[in-house]
Amino acid sequence: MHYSDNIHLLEQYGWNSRFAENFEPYRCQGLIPARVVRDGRERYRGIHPGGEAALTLSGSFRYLLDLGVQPMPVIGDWCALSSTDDPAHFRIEGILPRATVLHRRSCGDEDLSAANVDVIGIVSSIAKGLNLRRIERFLANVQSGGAQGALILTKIDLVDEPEAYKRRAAARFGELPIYLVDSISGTGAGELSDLFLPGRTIALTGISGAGKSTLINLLLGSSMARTSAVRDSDGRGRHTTTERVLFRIPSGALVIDTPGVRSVGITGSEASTEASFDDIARLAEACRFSDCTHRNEPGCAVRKALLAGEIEQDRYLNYLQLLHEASAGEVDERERRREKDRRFGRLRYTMRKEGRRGGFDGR
Ligand SMILES: Nc1nc2c(ncn2[C@@H]2O[C@H](COP(=O)(O)OP(=O)(O)OP(=O)(O)O)[C@@H](O)[C@H]2O)c(=O)[nH]1
Ligand SMILES: [Zn+2]
Repeated sequence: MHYSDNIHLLEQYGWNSRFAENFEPYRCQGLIPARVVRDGRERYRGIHPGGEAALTLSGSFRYLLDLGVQPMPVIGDWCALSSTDDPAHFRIEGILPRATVLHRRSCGDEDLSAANVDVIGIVSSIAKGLNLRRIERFLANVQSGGAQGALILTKIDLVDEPEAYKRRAAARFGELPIYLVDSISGTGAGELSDLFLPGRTIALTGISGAGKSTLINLLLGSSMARTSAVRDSDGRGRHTTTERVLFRIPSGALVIDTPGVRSVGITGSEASTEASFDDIARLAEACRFSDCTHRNEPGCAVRKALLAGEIEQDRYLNYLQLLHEASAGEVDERERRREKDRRFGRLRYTMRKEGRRGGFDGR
C-alpha cells in the first residue's frame, strides 16, 4: 500500500505540507511516515497510515544516532519507518526536521522533551494565589523552543474573583492567551476550545498538582478513559512512569501529557532567555560593559532601574537566575558538540584506514 492512500489518519495527527515536503527523500526510499505517540525508554509507539504500531530503532539509525547525525526520537516526532515481517512492528530509520522542540529539566532527572508542539499550555493553579515567577520560568523555557505559549489558570472555583487573577497575569504577560478553568465542574471549558483546535498539538506543562490530569479528563469527556488509565496501561504506577503519550481528544486536538515536575530548569541559549525579559534586555544594552552580569558592575543600567523601582525585585532576581542557568546550559552544549566532533574524528580516521586497506583513496 502506498502511504498516500491513507494520509487521512496522519492528518488527524497533525501531518501537513511542511512535513510531507521534508518526507520526500524518505518516500523515495520506500519508507513510511509516522508520528511518535508514545515514548518510554527507547520503546516507542507510532501512528502510521495503516494504524498504530510498535517502533524500534533500526541498526543504521542507531549508528547515525551515535554519531549525532540523527537525534533521539521523542514524543511528537515525525519519522520515517521501514517495515518488518511483523505488521505490528516497524523500524525508525530517520527523524524529520522538527518544527519546534520542548526541552525541560526536572531536578537533575533526564532531559524531557517533545517535538513539533504548536502550543505549550502552562497549567497553573490559582488556589494558593498566582505564582508569576514560576509562570515566567515556564514561559522562558517555552519561548526557547519555538512553540507558542498559553496560560491555563486552574482551580478558579477556589477563589473569589478569578477574573482579577487573569487581569494580573495579563498585566505581566501581555500577549499571552490566558484561560480560566474549573476542571471539576467544567466552568471555562467553552473558551478552551479556542486553544484545543483540530490538528493542533498542545503540550501541557506545569508542576505536580497544578491540575493537568484533571484538565485532561475534562478535555477527554466522561465517555473516555481516565488519564491515569492512559498512563497506566503498561501497569506501572502513574507517579513512577516517565512515559509520555500524545493522544487525540474529541475536539481533534493532539495533547501531550508530561509528568509533573517540581521545578523547571532552562535549556536553550541566553538569547532566548532574554526574549521573555524584553524590557530588561533592552535596559541591559545601556550597561557600560557588554558582558555585564548586572550585579555590581559600575555603569549597570539594569541595577540602576532596579534601584529606581522601575523593575520589580523578583523579576530582577528571576532574570539573573535564568541567565545563570542558561549559561550553564551553554557549557553543556559546548561539551556535547566537542564530544560529537571527537566521534566524527574517530569515524573519519577509521574510514581513511579502511580506505587504505581497501586500496581506494579514502580522503
Ligand atoms: N477545586 C478544584 N480542584 C482541582 C481542579 N483541578 C484539579 N483539582 C484537584 O487538584 C489535585 C491535583 O490535580 P491533578 O490533576 O492530579 O494535578 P497534576 O497536575 O496532574 O499533577 P501530577 O499528575 O502530579 O503532575 C487533585 O486533587 C484534583 O482533584 C479544579 O479546577 N478545581
Ligand atoms: Zn548591567
